[in-house]
Amino acid sequence: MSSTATAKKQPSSGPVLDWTAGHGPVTGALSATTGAFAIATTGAATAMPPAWALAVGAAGALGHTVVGLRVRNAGRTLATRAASWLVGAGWTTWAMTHGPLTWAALGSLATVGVGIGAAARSSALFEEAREEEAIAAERRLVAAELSAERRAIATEWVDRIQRVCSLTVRVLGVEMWETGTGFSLDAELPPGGATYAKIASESARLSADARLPHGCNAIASPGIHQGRVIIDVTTVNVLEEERTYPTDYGPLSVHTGIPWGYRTNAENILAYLREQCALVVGPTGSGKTNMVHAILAGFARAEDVLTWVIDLNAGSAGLPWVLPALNGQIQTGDGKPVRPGVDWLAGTFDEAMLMLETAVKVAKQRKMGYQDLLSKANTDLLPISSRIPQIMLVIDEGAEILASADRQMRKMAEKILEVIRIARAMGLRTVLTALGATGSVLGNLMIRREAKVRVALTGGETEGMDLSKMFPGTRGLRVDQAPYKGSGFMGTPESPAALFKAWRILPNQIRDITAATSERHPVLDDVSVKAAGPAYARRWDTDRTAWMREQAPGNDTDAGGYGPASGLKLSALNEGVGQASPEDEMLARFRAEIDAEFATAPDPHAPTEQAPSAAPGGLNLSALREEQQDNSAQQAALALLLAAGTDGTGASAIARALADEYGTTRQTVVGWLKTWVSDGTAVRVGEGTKARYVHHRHTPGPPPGQ
Ligand SMILES: Nc1ncnc2c1ncn2[C@@H]1O[C@H](COP(=O)(O)OP(=O)(O)OP(=O)(O)O)[C@@H](O)[C@H]1O
Repeated sequence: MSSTATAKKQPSSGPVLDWTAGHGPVTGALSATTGAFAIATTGAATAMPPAWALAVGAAGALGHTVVGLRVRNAGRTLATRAASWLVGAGWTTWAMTHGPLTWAALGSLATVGVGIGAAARSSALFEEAREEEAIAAERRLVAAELSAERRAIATEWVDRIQRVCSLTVRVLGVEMWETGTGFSLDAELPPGGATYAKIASESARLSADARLPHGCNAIASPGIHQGRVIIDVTTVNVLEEERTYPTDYGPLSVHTGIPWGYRTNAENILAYLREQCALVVGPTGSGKTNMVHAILAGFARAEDVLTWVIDLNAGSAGLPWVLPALNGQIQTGDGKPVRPGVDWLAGTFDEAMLMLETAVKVAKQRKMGYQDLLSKANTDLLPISSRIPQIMLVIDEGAEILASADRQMRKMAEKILEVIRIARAMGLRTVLTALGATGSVLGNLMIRREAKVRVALTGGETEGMDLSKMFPGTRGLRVDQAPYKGSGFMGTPESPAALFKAWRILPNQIRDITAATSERHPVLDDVSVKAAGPAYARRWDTDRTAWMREQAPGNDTDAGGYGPASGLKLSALNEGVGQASPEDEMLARFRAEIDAEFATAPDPHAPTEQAPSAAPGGLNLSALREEQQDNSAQQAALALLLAAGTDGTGASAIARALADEYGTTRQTVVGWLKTWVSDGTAVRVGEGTKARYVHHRHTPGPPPGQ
């Protein structure tokens, strides 16, 4: 109803003549002939003067020609279209005079239609060919200019190599880098046994002769066969500038490589770690910590990697990936709690040993548990995926652990080497960092064989930087080529050692990546979870993460920039227990008391020498290990107290609820309740058998003593 009304209201605008409307040869001809036929029949019926048809045809021809000129149609196309209009108009005029409904009129109209179609088709083909030719001509022009530039470069470098190396090479190709930061020459060496090495050894002189800017160089490497050489020439120094970690935090995979930084040609360099371990050497101040963060960022982005970090230097490498999540400072888009950016962080000797022992157990269990899968896939290499993730163990200053003479450290070193030795096929690999490329690290056969992804961050440091040991067989690498923080050399089995730089990554990016990747992290496969047991399942328990609180910002740490520590939100990780930070704080206080007691007592598990990791004032986890069971029961009791709301609950009810799982007695619960009343966590209501305990959150007003 309303649409009819609207249609009625619209003023009649008559036939719309769209001169730009597109037509193919068939639709064009059809449109022309049916249009002409319609005009002729209506014209004849209404006794329209035939000259009108001619006038319309002339206007049509003119209209199409004007539009055609505007869109730069070929003259031939313009002529075809104008002729179509005029022929159509001629026929219409004739048919209106002689009657359109005669065999002669209809036959000639059909002929006109076919004619217009054929002409349109031929003009369309011509138009297409003309366009293609124009594009090709443009390309030829660009190519000619480019090849003129390439020819000039080739001639210049043939002369230069002759001058500096006394070799007459023939340049077969010049490839300009897409990044615009240099080019590569592919050249044939002269007959007589010249090798690429002769040019490689003159890299510095060639760079000087070419007047390359500082930080740029000409590096020769083997060509397609021994008589050919590739010379990469950088003309823009990308190592000098600071580039931040790319903000595309899209998913990655261990199979397709993890970007660790960029080359002098500004291209990403990828680390392929499915089978390889890695060694990152960087003296203090070279940008090693930053590089570790860039590495952790890549692992966090991967859909098939779980990262376990050992950092005995108070966990500073891993903390920025854990604290913002545990402190509840970041959230996913839909407000869910964020999983830490690393899957396990060990900052103490005991926790690190636990992690390494777990890694060995997981590797062994995977070997047995996945026999079927391996035989079905006809491989001895466990198919890593998001369902069976690779475990990347990042051990900061791990190389120093390997080189240590300390008895405890030697124990740990053995475990690290065991993981490296047994776990390649089962998807556990390590990234070790080192302050220096010491002989004792690189002298280790296992490291030499398994850790072929290597990074030497120089940052201008020359001390302890033996590049020939880090990258044996590679010539022409000099520390002074990479004087910038975060820059150095990187070599992998896929990409020979050469200059590179790590991206600068700032704490806010770490937080962003942690949030962006939270739901992407895989979970440990069942086979591994079973092998890992409680050591893994309880890795975020309050007592095991208490040391992190000690290191939290606000307690004067270098983890820097993460806001005030507001208590770890471990409840997000211990799903089901449902505790919030006040409880955690209380538990920490409780454990601090135990620690104060135990720290003075001889610890049967304690190292003979204090491990460098043991943070002063940190919890004595060895002593606490035996309390683990009690602590879990106590957490559960607290959860029950909280759940009881304003009604509160009693010691007997709590003990009954815990008896099956923990075997907790009423007497123990009474002890806890007393402590909680005295520290303000709970309030006692009523007397005697009516006595109940209410969590302070459910009592009106502030808790006593506050
Ligand atoms: N990739 C990089 N690009 C630019 N600047 C960087 C880069 N990496 C590090 N830096 C600069 O170098 C400084 C030191 O970096 P970082 O803390 O990572 O070094 P480090 O080798 O771990 O030193 P330390 O052992 O003293 O902590 C940073 O504060 C930053 O200013």
